Amino acid sequence: MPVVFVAASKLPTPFANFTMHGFLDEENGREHVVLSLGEFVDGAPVLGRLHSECLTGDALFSQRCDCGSQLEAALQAIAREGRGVLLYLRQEGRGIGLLNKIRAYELQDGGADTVEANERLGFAADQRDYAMCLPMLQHLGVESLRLMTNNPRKVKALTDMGIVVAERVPLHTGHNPHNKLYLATKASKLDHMMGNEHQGEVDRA
Ligand SMILES: Nc1nc2c(ncn2[C@@H]2O[C@H](COP(=O)(O)OP(=O)(O)OP(=O)(O)O)[C@@H](O)[C@H]2O)c(=O)[nH]1
Ligand SMILES: [Zn+2]
Repeated sequence: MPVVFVAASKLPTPFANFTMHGFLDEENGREHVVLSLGEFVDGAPVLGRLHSECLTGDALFSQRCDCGSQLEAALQAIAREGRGVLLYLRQEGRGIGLLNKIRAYELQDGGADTVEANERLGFAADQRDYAMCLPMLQHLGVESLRLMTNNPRKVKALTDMGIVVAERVPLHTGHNPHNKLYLATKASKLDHMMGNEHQGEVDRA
């Protein structure tokens, strides 16, 4: 897949001074970003996260989901470790785009859950694919990850493309009264591991 590296720059944040690497998927024009910290040449598993774009949660403080809190917790964890990668993937709304996500939210306001809303709009429950991650990780020299996620599909996608997932680190944070049903549906219908299967260092509950 033609995902090409375009440019890299410094990205100072409140958590750490990251390096930002920009990539272009020439097939669909999507622009993806990696924030990296530290060196990976020793080949040891790298603390990492595949974060799917959520404009509402990541930038607009939405409490309908847990994305903003997960983004912050992942960057903090990488900063604490002094080494890691966060892939910020431009597949908003589990791949249906921002405007369709707002359509789905409208249906959820009327009583549908997150999966039913997608299906009523003619989409699969989760339309994401993670193929763009391989060229991005290869560019950075990352072959093995300690992956911060509750989503088994991300572990499988990486493993299937030959990236070693040495450990899954749960990322339980950002729970609030507004996203209770959303999180419960992820667990019951999308196989997310929301319990205490493993007490990782990013667990907040
Ligand atoms: N279609 C749709 N997308 C949503 C909804 N709520 C959040 N999203 C999108 O879902 C994506 C995040 O996926 P999640 O299923 O919350 O979590 P995940 O990234 O798969 O799993 P973790 O790694 O554990 O966070 C982002 O792209 C959000 O924009 C919703 O109700 N409908
Ligand atoms: Zn979100």
